[in-house]
Amino acid sequence: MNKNTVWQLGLLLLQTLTSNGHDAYIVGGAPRDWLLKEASADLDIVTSATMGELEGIFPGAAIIRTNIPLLSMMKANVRVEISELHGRSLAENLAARDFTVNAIAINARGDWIDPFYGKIDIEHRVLRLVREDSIQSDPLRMLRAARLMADCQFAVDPGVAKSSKAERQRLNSIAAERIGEELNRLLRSRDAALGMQWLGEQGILSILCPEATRLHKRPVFSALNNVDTLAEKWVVFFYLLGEKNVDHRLKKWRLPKTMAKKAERLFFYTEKRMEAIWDRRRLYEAGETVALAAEKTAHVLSDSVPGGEINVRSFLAELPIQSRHDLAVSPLEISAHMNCEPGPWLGDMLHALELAVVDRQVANERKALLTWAKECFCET
Ligand SMILES: Nc1ccn([C@@H]2O[C@H](COP(=O)(O)OP(=O)(O)OP(=O)(O)O)[C@@H](O)[C@H]2O)c(=O)n1
Repeated sequence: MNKNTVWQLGLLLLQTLTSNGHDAYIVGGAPRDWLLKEASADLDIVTSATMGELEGIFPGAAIIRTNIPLLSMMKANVRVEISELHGRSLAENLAARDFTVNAIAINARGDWIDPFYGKIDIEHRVLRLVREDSIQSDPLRMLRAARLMADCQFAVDPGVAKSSKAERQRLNSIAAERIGEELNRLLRSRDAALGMQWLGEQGILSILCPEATRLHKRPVFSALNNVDTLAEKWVVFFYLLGEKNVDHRLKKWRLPKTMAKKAERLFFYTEKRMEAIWDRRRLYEAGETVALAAEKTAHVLSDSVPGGEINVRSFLAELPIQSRHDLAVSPLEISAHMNCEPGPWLGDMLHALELAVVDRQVANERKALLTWAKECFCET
């Protein structure tokens, strides 16, 4: 989103609120991003208005009642979230935030309110805590620090590192879902390797993934920046940390199901690829997309695995079939030939047929397949 659009929209919303008699300020990431000359995807506003009053001013917007109620709406493709000051002053609100660069506000006249000198810290690209106990009051902020480093090239002030290191055990006490979401954001960021390396150096990763304590040396995360998709990044992350129980971790951190499934599958094939080159059956079961991704992640993770995209493609092209649809018989033909109603057995039979064709035990020809299926059916 164009940064001027976000800005104009923000000021317009502040004017709407002030013309209704309420104090209102843009806070959070948008002022920081403006100073960094970056576009913001969302806009956070705090106001003296109550949720009831906001509903009257912005009819149709949704009120989200989490621990802090929020009015949420999309305006010009920008996610706008408005929360109440709850009788607190703006200064109190800003003092409760994480880093000085995130504790800057703008009022309806466009004046900057910057009690913690966040603008100077933005100029110097340094992350500094608003208060000494900022991390203690919300340990997730140590992961946010890593993400801001990775996304905006901030260096961290020694206070952030000291406090993160000292408070790292507290990560065990926060909702696993929040950790998953923040790690996901970090992996998506511009320089995920930098942020992850910092977390490793503070001893934070071994709290998140206890398997990492068994590693002989600290992992080097540069491989994270050499893969593309989020699932690939998760695979590299888990592999470097020696985490085997990927499925359990992804579930625990409540990562989006589709992405988690992709990462789990890719992890399986990457591990297999690290152990040995593809065989026909494994390649077929992985399918083109996963096989190519696993080839890439395995190569990125180990110099001893040559990047063999071309080999994978030609090996795939040599397979007698690429999917179940390529079998020269249909499921109905098989069940008619067996004289048996379709049922779960048919799925198993099709799978057995696919593998037999891939392993070249039987030719992909209608008659041969039906004969093979019948023999197999009679045996079981
Ligand atoms: N654990 C947290 C989470 C958020 N915040 C405050 O809430 C703001 C909004 O948080 P979020 O929506 O997560 O946005 P940012 O992390 O700032 O980043 P972006 O705007 O790029 O999403 C932050 O800027 C910060 O002031 C905080 O102090 N502590």
